[in-house]
Amino acid sequence: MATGRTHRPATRSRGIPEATVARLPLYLRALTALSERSVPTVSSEELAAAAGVNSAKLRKDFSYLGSYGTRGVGYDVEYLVYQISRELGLTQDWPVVIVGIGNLGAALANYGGFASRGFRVAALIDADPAMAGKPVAGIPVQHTDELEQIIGDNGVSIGVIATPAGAAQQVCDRLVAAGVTSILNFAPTVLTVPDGVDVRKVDLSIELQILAFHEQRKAGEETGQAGPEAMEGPEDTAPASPARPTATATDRKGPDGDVPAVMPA
Ligand SMILES: NC(=O)c1ccc[n+]([C@@H]2O[C@H](COP(=O)([O-])OP(=O)(O)OC[C@H]3O[C@@H](n4cnc5c(N)ncnc54)[C@H](O)[C@@H]3O)[C@@H](O)[C@H]2O)c1
Repeated sequence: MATGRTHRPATRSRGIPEATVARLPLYLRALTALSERSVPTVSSEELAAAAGVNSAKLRKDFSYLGSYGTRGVGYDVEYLVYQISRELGLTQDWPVVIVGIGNLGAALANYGGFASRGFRVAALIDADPAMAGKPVAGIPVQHTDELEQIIGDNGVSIGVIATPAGAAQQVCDRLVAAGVTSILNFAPTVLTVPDGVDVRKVDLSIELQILAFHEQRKAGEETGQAGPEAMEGPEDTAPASPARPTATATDRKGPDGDVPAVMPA
């Protein structure tokens, strides 16, 4: 399971269930697309379809925001964008550091979607002295010796780890000691963090493995052959059969499911 760890209560954040929090970025993405097309209002059904969420669940989610829409008119797109952005803390600038500027770190640094969502890449950090000073995405890479200084100077609370797995815990420990309280971990390892530090883990290979599982099942259905779970005992089936593949990429799965994969599309 591609879960990271969070030491925060996993059910509610300021009265909003974590499963709702995890769906807010989906609504925001759909609403932003509507806003870009200057669509003024949207019905719960339309928005739910665009976000890939059940419309009753959407209405319930929005009720936590105090947003009920207007009967016959729907929801005001701009206002909902503002409300959700505010709820997610996106109305303020979040400086992030990326540690490990190899293939993945460089790709993340070059990804324009962070900045457009309020996440400014404040620094790129790597342990390789040969990389120090080299620009990636227009930002000079800094050596890990400077990590604590960089975190302090930039008031960074969010760190992205894209180092090899073997280095990730040590990088995590340094980030946390320097004041980082949220970590997005791409390294294929489980990180241990103290209370008050949130870790989200992204593992695309686990997503692929889950898709492979479903492909295998589909192939079995087409040929009329039993899937692996039917061939083996119920206790020793291979992957834990996930009803929703994307829900496994998060450590914040709430009781009512529909939690998105961590990576923004
Ligand atoms: N989550 C995913 O879906 C996904 C996808 C691809 C790769 N990965 C993982 O991301 C990580 C990076 O992959 P990559 O292909 O970019 O590897 P890479 O070898 O190209 O880059 C790793 C970088 O980390 C740096 N590094 C090593 N130790 C460090 C330390 N202690 N502090 C700071 N920097 C350090 C290296 O100098 C190098 O530049 C790996 O753990 C890989 O398994 C995850």
